[in-house]
Amino acid sequence: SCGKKESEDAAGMQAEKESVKVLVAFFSYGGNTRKLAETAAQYTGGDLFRIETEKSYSEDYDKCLEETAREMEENARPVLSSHVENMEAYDVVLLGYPIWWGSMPMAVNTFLEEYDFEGKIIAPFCTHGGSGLGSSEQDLKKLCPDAETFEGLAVYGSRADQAGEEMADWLEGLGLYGEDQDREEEIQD
Ligand SMILES: Cc1cc2nc3c(=O)[nH]c(=O)nc-3n(C[C@H](O)[C@H](O)[C@H](O)COP(=O)(O)O)c2cc1C
Repeated sequence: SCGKKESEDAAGMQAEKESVKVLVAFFSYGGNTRKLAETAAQYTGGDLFRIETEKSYSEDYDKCLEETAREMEENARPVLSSHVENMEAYDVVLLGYPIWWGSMPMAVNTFLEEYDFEGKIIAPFCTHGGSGLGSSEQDLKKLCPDAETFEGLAVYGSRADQAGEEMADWLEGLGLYGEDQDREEEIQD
């Protein structure tokens, strides 16, 4: 499936306005999703925003698993220490996160509940260790029923810094990969 209808909507939005304002909002624990988010920002010229929590998760992987398993059980909403000042200015939010326990980290839920996404397009992308997007797309739609969502992009965490072509294809589907960009030159795999 290619998400044609959605891409037409995004392209239509682009035609209507002078330029589509893009926010690349991401959460990353180990850095994989951060790399992919930086690629997305580079290709779209969008603003990069890191979703950060007041608490820090343990650097010890097993402890981090324990902490986050508890958050999932409790359906927690970790308090965020970073905030988008001007969310109303953006048309499209490219939302990046690692898959944790089959979906997005609870901090991303906190982020999604903080803003009004009505009339905006949210396009999710994730890095993962085998689950793909898991249930995160459905969970996103439940949390943001007023937003228009676009088919997500899933990249193996270990390939996060070699995923330029996948990212470019996905952005092209959204109508956000600039025609002036020369893919042969830009994409280094
Ligand atoms: C707490 C935790 C839970 C995870 N749960 C899953 C999972 O359910 N499915 C999966 O494919 N990968 C899972 N992973 C692996 C991460 O999704 C993967 O390593 C990702 O690329 C990490 O991104 P980051 O470096 O931006 O944090 C988990 C990792 C952590 C730390």
